[in-house]
Amino acid sequence: MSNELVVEVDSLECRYGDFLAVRGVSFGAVRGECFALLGTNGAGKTTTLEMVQGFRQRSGGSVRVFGRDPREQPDVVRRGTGVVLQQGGHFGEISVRETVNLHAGLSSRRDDAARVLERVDLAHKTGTAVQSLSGGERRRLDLALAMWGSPELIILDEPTTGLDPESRKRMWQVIGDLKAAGSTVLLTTHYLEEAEQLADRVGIVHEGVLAVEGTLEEVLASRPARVVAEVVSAPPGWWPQPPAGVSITVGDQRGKPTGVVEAADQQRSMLWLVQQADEAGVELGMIRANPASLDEVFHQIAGGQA
Ligand SMILES: Nc1ncnc2c1ncn2[C@@H]1O[C@H](COP(=O)(O)OP(=O)(O)OP(=O)(O)O)[C@@H](O)[C@H]1O
Repeated sequence: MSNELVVEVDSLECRYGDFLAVRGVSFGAVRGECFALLGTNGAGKTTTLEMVQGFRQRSGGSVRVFGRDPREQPDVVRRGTGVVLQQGGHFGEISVRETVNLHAGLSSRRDDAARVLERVDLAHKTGTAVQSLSGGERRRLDLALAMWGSPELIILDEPTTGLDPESRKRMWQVIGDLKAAGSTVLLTTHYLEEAEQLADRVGIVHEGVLAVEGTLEEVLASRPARVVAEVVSAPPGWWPQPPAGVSITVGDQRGKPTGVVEAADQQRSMLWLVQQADEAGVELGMIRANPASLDEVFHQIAGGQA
């Protein structure tokens, strides 16, 4: 992966009438990297992707794709970009092969129809009318068109929605191969495991604001890690008073008094708890350390607790 920024988004805003749907979103994606935008319905992901493609007028901020403004040089940006929209539009009556040929005729990139259809596992459907494809097969056709000619940038708006788990995994493989071959991938998804599989960097958008952005490790480290400790023997009601930045919740798990200690720093939480127990002569049983999961980070942000 090089450090060359293929997509640069800075303080991006989009207003629909009085409603500010995207509020100062900034992120970047370098060559060969996958950046995943996550967020609840209506968070502003599609609007952001539309502004990146130059389809939608922005109300503020800047976008650069291949160093160009997609509103000022749409041809340059479109030549190097393949797109899977949330709802792909196809002519239903024509066949898969004709659809690919039509797309090939409109694209400045060159590729081989058989190779591309084989890659998305549609080689056996070339003569089938698009309207007779299943939802998942249509999604794969969308990907075939987006990957045509191995574009520098591939924008995928919920590419695997409606796919069965097996097809989704195959789609991930194709996207992973495109990345490995040097394409930059910009993705939105509601499947957190998809982001975990594919994304080098993730951003979680909530109500138009990019609440957190970074590598998966950075995003997970942005939330408190959790240390769960069971008490084997202790004076009744023993639990120490936590210092600033550390919280403790006392409960009961499998009939044993249990404390859940949360702090940004997992090591600090554990060290503090063990020291407190040691000084008080308390015997601790099982101690587990759980870093925050993407699921927890997402729900904290989506639930407005972040
Ligand atoms: N053309 C439009 N006119 C007015 N409001 C719009 C328009 N398009 C989107 N919005 C609003 O802007 C907000 C962001 O929409 P957007 O489609 O970008 O969200 P999203 O994060 O992609 O959601 P989803 O996950 O449901 O696809 C929503 O509140 C939506 O209702």
